[in-house]
Amino acid sequence: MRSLFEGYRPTFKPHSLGYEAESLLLLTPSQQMCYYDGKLFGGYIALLMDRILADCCKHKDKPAFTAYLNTSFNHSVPPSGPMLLRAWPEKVEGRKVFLKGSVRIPGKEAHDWVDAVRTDALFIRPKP
Ligand SMILES: CCCCCCCCCCCCCCCC(=O)SCCNC(=O)CCNC(=O)[C@H](O)C(C)(C)COP(=O)(O)OP(=O)(O)OC[C@H]1O[C@@H](n2cnc3c(N)ncnc32)[C@H](O)[C@@H]1OP(=O)(O)O
Repeated sequence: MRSLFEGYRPTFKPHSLGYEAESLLLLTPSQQMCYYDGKLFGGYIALLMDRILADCCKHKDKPAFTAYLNTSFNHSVPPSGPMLLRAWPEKVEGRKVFLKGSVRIPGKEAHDWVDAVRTDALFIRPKP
């Protein structure tokens, strides 16, 4: 299981609603899971997103459960290139934390990044 998250080292920055998280990832060959050549398996991307969203939620706070994780795959993610995972809170209502996340990949121009995947998620903190 640990190998699925090899290289995943999130950093956290304060955000008005908590913390935002970011992790730049270069997958090892065993993490480069593809069903179609050149396109990283979407289920694995969703796993990585769930992880960074959960970490974003629980940083210096109580952990929370994923209630939904709506993921849009706008562009395929090349398995051997760098990917930037991001997560940040959008709205907090009591125990409910609404978050957004994205996977950015290098664009056509140098230093240009594009959102390949976008996620809307709801995490719910346990009842006190
Ligand atoms: C391949 C190998 C892998 C190995 C392994 C990897 C491990 C390394 C990965 C690490 C990754 C970490 C990720 C951790 C995060 C999980 O993975 S958690 C596990 C997955 N999630 C679950 O199992 C959750 C299942 N659902 C539940 O338990 C319950 O529905 C919940 C989410 C706890 C909510 O229950 P509750 O606390 O009783 O809340 P409830 O009073 O029903 O609702 C509270 C409010 O939320 C709203 N709400 C509840 N659910 C929803 C929903 N789905 N949609 C919209 N609103 C909702 C309600 O309407 C209510 O709103 P208000 O009326 O207050 O406005």
